Amino acid sequence: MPELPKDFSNLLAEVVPPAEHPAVLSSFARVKPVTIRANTLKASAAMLRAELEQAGFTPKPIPWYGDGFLLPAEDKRALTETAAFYEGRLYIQNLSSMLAPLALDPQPGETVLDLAAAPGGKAAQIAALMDNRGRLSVVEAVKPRFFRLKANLDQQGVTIARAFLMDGRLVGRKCPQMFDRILLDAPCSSEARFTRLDPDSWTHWSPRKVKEAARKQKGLIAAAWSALKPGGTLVYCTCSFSPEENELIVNGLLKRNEDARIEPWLPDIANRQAGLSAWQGKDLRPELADTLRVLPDEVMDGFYLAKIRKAP
Ligand SMILES: C[S@@+](CC[C@H](N)C(=O)[O-])C[C@H]1O[C@@H](n2cnc3c(N)ncnc32)[C@H](O)[C@@H]1O
Repeated sequence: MPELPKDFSNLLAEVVPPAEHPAVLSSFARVKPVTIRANTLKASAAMLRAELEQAGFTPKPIPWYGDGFLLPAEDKRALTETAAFYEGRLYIQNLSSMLAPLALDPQPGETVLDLAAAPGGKAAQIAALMDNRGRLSVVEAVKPRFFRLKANLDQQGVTIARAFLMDGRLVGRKCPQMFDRILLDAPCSSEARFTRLDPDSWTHWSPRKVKEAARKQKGLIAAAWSALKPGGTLVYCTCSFSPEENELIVNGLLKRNEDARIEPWLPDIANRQAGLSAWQGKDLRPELADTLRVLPDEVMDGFYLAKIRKAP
């Protein structure tokens, strides 16, 4: 099996605690089970479970999230051929990705923004958590992905979304202090998607790409902060391991904005790690330890998440 890129292995050795390192490394060589989310805009979790069992599947509930289920990897294709899939009652989504809308905790009636939204798994989950009540703006900068986002939201029965094809970095100026909650699931170097089963998964990666991603993330998080109402909540997340794309981006936001406060958010999962509060000999803000790193395991992908509140 091909080895992970050397620079990436070195990065993992620096950010993952030694005790977890072997398990994290082995996660990159695994076929992971398929995980799905019941789309409660169309069916309750109990209804979806019964429908899938009737069709011969054995969905296993996820202990920390009532709408999530796990099935064997070999069921993936058959799942995509079910009526539940075609009619939008289930959405195939990694468990790590389901965490971000849960951390955002959007409420029915609120005004919410998803600033980098395609293909729309998290936006659809946000709409479901809002019970299709309130306002959800979704922004995507890449045209084909924008159309896929719109099609996915339609298929999932989302009726509260307005979609904008634009660069999210312009949103702060266009909509100052407009949103109660903002999700920034930032475009990133996607290191969590690496798998040794498919070396193509890292062909576009390099330390230079990490720097480029970080530059864009800095612009996006500044725009998100301007667009957030006082008292509002921002969730920043990536599927990367590099601190340059994670803690350093949030550290910069905290330094530039005295009204930004980290809000600890601890999901009930075993594979979580505190965010880093120092990197390569440089101290970062200590409260970054209250942000969340999800270590990849036999089911979940690696993930980083920070929940940040704007002072009222
Ligand atoms: C990590 S993906 C989002 C995944 C999505 N939240 C989901 O759960 O389905 C990041 C998205 O940001 C988009 N993007 C890249 N640059 C952008 C920009 N300047 N403004 C808005 N979106 C951007 C990418 O095309 C990509 O679709």
